[in-house]
Amino acid sequence: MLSELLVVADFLIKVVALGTVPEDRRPGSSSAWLLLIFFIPLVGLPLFLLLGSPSVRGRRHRVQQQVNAVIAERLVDVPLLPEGQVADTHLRSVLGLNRRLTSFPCAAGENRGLVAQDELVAELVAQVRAADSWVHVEFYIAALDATTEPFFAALGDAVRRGVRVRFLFDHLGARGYPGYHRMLRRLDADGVQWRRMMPIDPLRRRWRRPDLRNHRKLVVVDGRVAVLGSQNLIDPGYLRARNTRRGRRWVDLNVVLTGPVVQAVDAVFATDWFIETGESVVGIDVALPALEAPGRPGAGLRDDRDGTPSGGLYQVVPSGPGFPTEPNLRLFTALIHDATSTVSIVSPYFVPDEALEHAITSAVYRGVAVELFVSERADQFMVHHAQRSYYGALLRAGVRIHRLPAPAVLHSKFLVVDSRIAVFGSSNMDMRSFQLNYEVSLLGLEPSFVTALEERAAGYRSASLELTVGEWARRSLLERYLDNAMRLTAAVP
Ligand SMILES: O=P(O)(O)OC[C@H](O)CO
Repeated sequence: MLSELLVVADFLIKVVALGTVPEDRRPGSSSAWLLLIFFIPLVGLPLFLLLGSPSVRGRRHRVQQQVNAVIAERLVDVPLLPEGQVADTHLRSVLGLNRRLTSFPCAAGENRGLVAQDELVAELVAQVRAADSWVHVEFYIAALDATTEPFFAALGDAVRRGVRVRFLFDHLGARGYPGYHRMLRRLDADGVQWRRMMPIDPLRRRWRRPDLRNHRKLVVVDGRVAVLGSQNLIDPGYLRARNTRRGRRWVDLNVVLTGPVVQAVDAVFATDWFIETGESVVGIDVALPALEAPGRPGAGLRDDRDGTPSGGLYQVVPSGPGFPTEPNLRLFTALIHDATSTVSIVSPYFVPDEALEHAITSAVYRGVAVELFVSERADQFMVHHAQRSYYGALLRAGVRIHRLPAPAVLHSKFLVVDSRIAVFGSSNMDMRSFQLNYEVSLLGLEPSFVTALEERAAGYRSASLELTVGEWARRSLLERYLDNAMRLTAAVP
């Protein structure tokens, strides 16, 4: 009797799964979930119930929608471009895309320089020492270690001279690293206001899909200067003995910005602070007026000044589970489709969806020179193999793949198109960054910013080894098997 019941239950689960799992889900993702549920239902079904939804629900969803609505309403009359700026039709359509999906306008700003992994802490210390009123810090991974100690010391000093310091870090992102509790005690002792982002605490009914994470990395001081990029607040070896043994160090890149765009970066922090604390939308009220002015009432998205923009122009593009339209993925895809001469992609984790892969290969077929920079060996086994499974198709199309030799781990994340538009920030080009991670991307049109990124790409190129079709064809059967198998896991979100 029991076995008959199990057979009926198994049949019903599969029939129901077949007609429900694919709803609003990519076919690849649906197939991966259905395979898991059909072949190992005892594992697949609970996993699907736990991890099946890439969106946030409940309070987080409501608050994000409210904040999005506040920003949209407050900025409705702000023109697509700041006063005195113009853009061609293609560029306007991309800026409009970002604006419609995130409500964030294009703002003036100045690139004050790129900062690599070994320079970040000193840069942050200098900015915090200059703070008058407040410092906002937000990192996916934050750790108190010998490298980051001076930054924590500067935060403590700032609090003691009356500066208000707010500090956000991702709960699961940070808690696995040595010294986690020591960091919390230090923040408390120094009077820093801190919160975990996306906390998981079943005993306090804080529970959701555990791999939805806040992956942003940014610091804003007094609304005057913002620093954002790819780097976590941790030693470039990530405090792992195995990394030290192998000499593994992460290669990162961050940008220092001033001007009105800083307010947009702060609005991202303010949203996250509000979502985590329920405290009034501190920075949004502070930030929005600076973005609102100077505006032309009624301009909004109906802005059609034609030409080539001059000077510093930036647009902050938040994305993540609170933005189900995947603004970062659409931005990457749109820019690559519009490319006419060159595309440089730097992404430590590169697992594109079908649309992005087609945009990249179509660009090559249109005659665009496309290059991809990755690590020879990514630090995460599954992503390492999943991303390799795309290399064959990319190489056959004519994409040039440059691999930074191990033990370096290339962790910078940016895209440069036609030497005139860049996207820079925390977002990888993988399904996690498109669907599961809160990210902040910065579209930059300032010539000095774009050129500086191209120079960094040139540095990576000269330090990398280019992968050839012949070399790729000679990889072992085991590697090929692992690459193909791990490609399936990438489809799961
Ligand atoms: O997720 P990311 O891009 O911040 O990188 C994390 C590190 O690679 C540690 O695994």
